[in-house]
Amino acid sequence: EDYSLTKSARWNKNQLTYNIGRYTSDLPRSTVDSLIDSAFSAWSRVSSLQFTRSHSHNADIMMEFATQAHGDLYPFDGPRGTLAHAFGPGPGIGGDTHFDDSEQWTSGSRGFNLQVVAAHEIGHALGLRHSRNPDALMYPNYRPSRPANLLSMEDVANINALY
Ligand SMILES: CNC(=O)[C@@H](NC(=O)[C@H](CC(C)C)CN(O)C=O)C(C)(C)C
Ligand SMILES: [Zn+2]
Repeated sequence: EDYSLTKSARWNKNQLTYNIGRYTSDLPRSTVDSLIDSAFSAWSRVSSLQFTRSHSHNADIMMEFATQAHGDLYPFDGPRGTLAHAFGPGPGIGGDTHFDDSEQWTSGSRGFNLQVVAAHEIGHALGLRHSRNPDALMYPNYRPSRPANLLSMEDVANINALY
């Protein structure tokens, strides 16, 4: 889902910071860090956007793993079902991204691949909505067999139409 809470469909800057709060126990922290860094790189590679990791609590995009009710209006639903959600650009919770830790997060093809899901959520955190094209990263259904290059031409066009 993309709970864009703010009118502004985009950030008013191209340099964004992100931080990672609570981790999952499914993967080593260093693996989570590198998968999320790779997800950000997929977007910075094809746009003018730049992302830097910050360890402060007021990073633009705060990412964390959570289960069930976790402090926002959108409690998670246990295994499968919704895998994650992100808030559209804006202050405070704007841009924040939550992963359902009832899922089995992986760096491979079993369970749900964290890099693929993170890249989709980052799309929302940047202001993108869903695509009806099944080949697009912003398609609403998880697709395990995504190629190495996560973004489709449509995703690239959409992010460059926005920034
Ligand atoms: C396996 N389960 C699914 O495919 C579910 N889809 C998701 O959890 C979306 C994230 C995927 C695309 C990474 C939710 N979303 O849009 C977040 O921004 C359902 C289609 C069941 C809702
Ligand atoms: Zn989505």
